[in-house]
Amino acid sequence: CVLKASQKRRPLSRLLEQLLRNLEKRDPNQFFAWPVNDNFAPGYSTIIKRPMDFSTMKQKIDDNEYKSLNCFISDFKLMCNNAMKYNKPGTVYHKAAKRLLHAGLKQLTPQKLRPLGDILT
Ligand SMILES: CC(=O)c1cc(-c2ccccn2)c2ncccn12
Repeated sequence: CVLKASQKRRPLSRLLEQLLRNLEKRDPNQFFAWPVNDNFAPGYSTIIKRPMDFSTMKQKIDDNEYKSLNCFISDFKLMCNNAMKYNKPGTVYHKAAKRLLHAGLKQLTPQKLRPLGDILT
């Protein structure tokens, strides 16, 4: 039988796409949807050496660049920590990043992920 395109994807890719969709729901304002633009954020590219955003993470999934769940989680943390580094505490972006990081990591605990079985081993 011919598998649908989605079923052809590697199991890890399909899992990461699902996790990414759930993380994106925690960013309703889409502050983290696209790379931060220096025009909106003066000096961003000199302060933040390794930018990261959800669209880049999606592309990395599609390019099979994530070899493990931990690499995916590291990029998620990097994205949030960049925002907490560049934006001063109290700003809308700093607060959004802190909330996103905590909400996201709760979704990525072993207890939440265990049901997904040996895909992660
Ligand atoms: C995530 C982040 O640091 C961010 C996103 C944005 C952003 C996100 C969407 C549209 C416009 N700007 C932003 N603007 C100024 C300073 C920081 N930011």
